[in-house]
This record gives sequence, structure tokens and C-alpha cells, in this order.
Amino acid sequence: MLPCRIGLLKSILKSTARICYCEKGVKVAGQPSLIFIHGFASSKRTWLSVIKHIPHTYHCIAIDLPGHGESIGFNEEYYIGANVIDLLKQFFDKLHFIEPICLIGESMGGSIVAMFATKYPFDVGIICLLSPPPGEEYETDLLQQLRSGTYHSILPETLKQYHAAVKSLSEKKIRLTRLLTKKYFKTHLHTVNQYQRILQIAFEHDYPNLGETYKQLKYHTCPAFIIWGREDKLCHPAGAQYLAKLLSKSELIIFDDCGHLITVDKPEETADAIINFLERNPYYESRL
Ligand SMILES: CCCCC/C=C\C/C=C\CCCCCCCC(=O)OC(CO)CO
Repeated sequence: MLPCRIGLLKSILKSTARICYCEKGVKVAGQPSLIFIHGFASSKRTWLSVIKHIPHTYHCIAIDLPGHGESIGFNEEYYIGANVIDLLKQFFDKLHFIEPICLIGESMGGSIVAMFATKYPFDVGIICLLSPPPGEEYETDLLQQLRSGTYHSILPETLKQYHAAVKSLSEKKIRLTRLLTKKYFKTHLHTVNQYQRILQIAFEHDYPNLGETYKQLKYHTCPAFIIWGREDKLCHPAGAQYLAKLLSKSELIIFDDCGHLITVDKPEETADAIINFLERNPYYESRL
């Protein structure tokens, strides 16, 4: 069951770019809308497990990034971070939020949240980063492998690689039914080349600057919530402390028995932790 109230295609940037999103609830004065940004090779769907535990009084939007999910009509220039950020800015402007938003990003989506907050600080009231890649200083073997061009650990192309990938990214005993597996190979395999291209471009353009991006965040006074899984093998859990120290009003939570895919391993806990953080950081404070 989709918790989405509507799933709309919105066209921005002339006729070329479309961002698809789903929405739950309505804008509320005095309360930030919660905007969810998924990770690499993922989609807005990954957030449904979290959003279903967010109270109906909150306004939630989960988007599909360029080249992902049902967002369509993109070309390669949209995979460069700066362009993605400007695209998101246009998209957010079109939605006419009442308050500065709460931006929540998982993994690569967390890096995008950080980049957005540094470029458009006045649009953002609160940020939540779920195990974003912490940059070259805290690189895991898995990330190094990706950076050197071996992608099967997050872009499996064989059944064996698929099982290994799920096992290394999640701590949950996911029963890989034939149906689930079939679905993956049906939806992902034909986009593997596009995903590889996205990774190549990200590693070339934005990844080397991540350290600088995060450092700029220290001039940011908005409350920041950092969530990590203790068993994360892709984005090093040491990144959690590193980011928490950089950000002035930050709080950190590390889940036990949780791998890189926090939305898979701890969906309800994630929703509860975010709502709890929001309620302890009332909106008016974020404006100081
Ligand atoms: C489409 C727009 C791209 C713009 C580039 C933006 C930012 C660039 C930063 C980092 C790039 C490298 C990340 C590599 C690691 C990703 C891990 C990850 O996301 O894991 C997924 C599972 O696959 C979890 O949902």
C-alpha cells in the first residue's frame, strides 16, 4: 500500500526535466514540510516504509532524483551535483512551501541535502542525514571499490552478486523470494548502464569535494540530525562523529543491528527519531 496521496509528474527546466514525487498530508503553517531524498540507484519508494510511521499531521514529500524512479527526460548534465541542486531549488520554489523545509537524505541523498543546504541556506530549516558518504578521508573498502570502477556491490548484475549485495548492505534477514529477485532484475538490469554513468560522473565531480561541502556546513545554524547504522559497510560509521562535530546544532543517533540501508533495517525507528528530533527543535529555533 502506497501512503502517497498523489503521485504527480511535475515538469521543470523547459520540457526536458521531470521530477516525480509522492506526497502525504498538507502544508502546515509553523511546521516545516519534510522532503525525503533517496540514495543512489534507489527511488522515492524506499521512503514509504518510513513515511507510513510519520503522523498524518506532517506534510511529507518523497521525490525521485534525476535518472531514478519515475523521473524522466534527463540527460547527463543532470547528474552533476550543482545542476541537481538547482533543479531541486526550482522544484521546491514551484511547490511554494510556507516554511523553510526539513530536508532528509539517505546515503548519496544525504550528500545532496548537504550540498543543497550550503547553497540555499535560507530555504532549509532542518536537515537529517542518514549515513551519507563521509568523503575520501573515511573511505571503506566497498566505497574504494566503487570509486575504482567495480560496481557490483551496489549494482549487482548476477544472482550471486545480488545476494551478496543485499547481505552486505542490510542486517535484516531479507527473504529473497523469487518474486523479489525477478522484480530487481526486471527493473534494474536495463538501467545498469545509466546507473554506472551516474556513479562515474558523481565520483568525478562531486565526490572529491564532499569534504569541502561538509566543512561549509559548519557555518550553518540550522538543527541537524545524523543517523547511522553501526554495521554500515559502505559508508563508514566514523563519518557520524565527524559530521556531528562539524555541525553546530547537531545530534547523532546510531542504530545497532543496522547496516547501510537504514530505511530497510530501521524504518519505524527512523520515523520516530526524526519526529522526536523535530519536536525537540521547534521551528522558530531554526530561524535564529
Ligand atoms: C543523480 C544525482 C547525482 C548527483 C551526485 C551527488 C552527490 C555525489 C556524492 C556521492 C557520490 C558517490 C556515492 C556513492 C555511494 C552511494 C551509496 C548509496 O547511495 O547507497 C544506496 C544504495 O545503493 C542507498 O540508498
